[in-house]
Amino acid sequence: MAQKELVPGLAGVPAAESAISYIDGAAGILQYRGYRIEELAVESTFEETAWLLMEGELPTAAQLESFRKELGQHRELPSPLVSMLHDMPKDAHPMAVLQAAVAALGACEPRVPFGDEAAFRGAWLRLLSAVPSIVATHERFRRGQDPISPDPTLSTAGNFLLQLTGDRPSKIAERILDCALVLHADHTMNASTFAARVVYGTQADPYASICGGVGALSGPLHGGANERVLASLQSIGSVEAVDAWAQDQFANKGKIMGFGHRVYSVKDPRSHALQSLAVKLFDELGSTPIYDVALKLEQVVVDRLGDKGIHPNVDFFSGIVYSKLGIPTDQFTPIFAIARTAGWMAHLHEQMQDNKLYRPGQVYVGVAERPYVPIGERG
Ligand SMILES: CC(=O)SCCNC(=O)CCNC(=O)[C@H](O)C(C)(C)COP(=O)(O)OP(=O)(O)OC[C@H]1O[C@@H](n2cnc3c(N)ncnc32)[C@H](O)[C@@H]1OP(=O)(O)O
Ligand SMILES: O=C([O-])CC(=O)C(=O)O
Repeated sequence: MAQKELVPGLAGVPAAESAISYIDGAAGILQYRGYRIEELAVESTFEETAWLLMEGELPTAAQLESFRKELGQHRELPSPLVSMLHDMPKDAHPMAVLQAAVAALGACEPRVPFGDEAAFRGAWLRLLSAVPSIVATHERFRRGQDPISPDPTLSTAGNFLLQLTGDRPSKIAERILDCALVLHADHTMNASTFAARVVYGTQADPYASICGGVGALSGPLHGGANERVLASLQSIGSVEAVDAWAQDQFANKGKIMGFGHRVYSVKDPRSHALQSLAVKLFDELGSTPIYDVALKLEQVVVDRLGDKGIHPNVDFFSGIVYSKLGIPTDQFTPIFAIARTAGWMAHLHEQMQDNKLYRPGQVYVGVAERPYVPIGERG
């Protein structure tokens, strides 16, 4: 096959037709199935959004009710997986644990033959319900605490907070986390979604494919940026220190976590929404000094790099919201994965409908053909 022009990082190259979400990066618009993200964040719930992403339409009241019930019934983890979570090293990163745990979940579940709609639906329910239980159960074990049984009557967000802390969450905490899950649920052909689709395109099962998504999401250039944003804000420490810290980054061409995006050239609409959630939490619980550091950093970075299209992305304010909810920093990316499981699974389903193995080309830059040199004749 003739070599074509290389597009580094496949930037802007369409990899599939998709009807799930839509971005206008210059206008700062994100839609799921035609609905604006700002409207979904206010009006919808994570369960309703997960249904919308998979089914293409908002559920009726009866559909939503039975979907919520089904999700509630799939939260208990199989005992080999619970043992594995218990035995993980206490200092393991939760994303590494999550990736291993999703593979282990797949090993405990019935096989999901490619193209089997009923089996795929079972995996969809299982993953949406079990991923939050995995994250919470691992957190309990690493703190030396017993896991908390799930409550099938609670929402995904409410039950996650219950399983994490042992306490029924306040209405505001549950609602804020629910909104954050809606905001993170899908985002067109991002790196982790593409990774999951590539794995699924080989007709691997959904659990293996979601493992691929979790691995890709963990990196600092993608979902892993959210915990690094908080680390940066904490290391800056005060509003007065922002300018010098940022100038140092600019001088050394450092990547400032939580800024920049492959598709948006303006502030990410989810960043606006997460910032509003943070402010709502501060109204209830009091503000956080690092929020002022974040505001100042946004101003300094946008003053300097805004003309290049560098603005806050989804990862910039999410950590401030999660830390106000009492969630440990290294659990921020796993929470992203809880939400993105909805989008990944919708994309796998779309991939199933019209599967074509992903197998891109390359531009070969190695040596030309040459004869083998026996070991005794090598210099
Ligand atoms: C959920 C998500 O995945 S959202 C993204 C989360 N990731 C981050 O927040 C990490 C920081 N951001 C980045 O690394 C990048 O902006 C990315 C990876 C998200 C997008 O990158 P790309 O579209 O590939 O742009 P690329 O990295 O080539 O940068 C283009 C230019 O902008 C600069 N730039 C991009 N992002 C940043 C940043 N966060 N801080 C400083 N400069 C930046 C680059 O240095 C480069 O400058 P140059 O042209 O002078 O060399
Ligand atoms: O779309 C991207 O490249 C990254 C992103 O913001 C996401 O996956 O939410």
